[in-house]
Amino acid sequence: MEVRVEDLAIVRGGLRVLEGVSFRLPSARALVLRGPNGIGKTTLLRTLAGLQPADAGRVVPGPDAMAYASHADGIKATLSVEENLRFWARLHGTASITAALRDFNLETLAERPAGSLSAGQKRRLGLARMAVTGRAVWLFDEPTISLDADSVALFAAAVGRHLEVGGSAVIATHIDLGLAGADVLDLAPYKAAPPEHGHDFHEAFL
Ligand SMILES: Nc1ncnc2c1ncn2[C@@H]1O[C@H](COP(=O)(O)OP(=O)(O)OP(=O)(O)O)[C@@H](O)[C@H]1O
Repeated sequence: MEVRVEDLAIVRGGLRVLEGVSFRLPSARALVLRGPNGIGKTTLLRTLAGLQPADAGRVVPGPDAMAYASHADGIKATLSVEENLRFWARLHGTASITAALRDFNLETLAERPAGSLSAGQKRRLGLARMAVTGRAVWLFDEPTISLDADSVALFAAAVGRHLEVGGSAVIATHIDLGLAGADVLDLAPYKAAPPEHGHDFHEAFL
């Protein structure tokens, strides 16, 4: 399934942050989002995921094809690792959590309450969630934060397998994940022009 983003403009905190963003992401490909802090990587991912409307332009397919792993891991602390994955699997109508447990090295932690996991283990669980969604397009916001080198490799391998079966991924990251053939989109050129009356706020407080 190809993702098409056409002339997208996005808003955060009432201000346009990016405009004129267009790209095509064919199936079996990954796209790495780059750009300085605050350029709008998170905001773009949230818009692709359907968590906030676009200010202009369009995204095809819609959010039902997307699974989003945000900064927050979305973990239920009182449930075990396995129960968390089963919960998400049921929510998305998928049957098995076996591959997700294995791929993210969670098998020995399956019975542990998720709230007792280390930061990196929690992150692995948050990422494993993507593998039980059955969604074609995976969206990741800084997925490697808290991960050690082995876990980064696990993550890259899991994304690689998803691409092999025709999935795709959009990943905001500052590090090189070693994903073969990933495209890179630098968002800096799409920074929205400042509003014409951008000084009003400041003046109001003088
Ligand atoms: N809740 C909010 N209210 C107002 N402005 C916000 C809010 N969240 C983010 N912003 C602003 O929107 C802009 C885009 O933020 P965003 O988080 O999308 O950037 P980013 O590229 O993901 O940054 P980073 O690399 O630091 O994670 C920034 O200028 C940020 O300060």
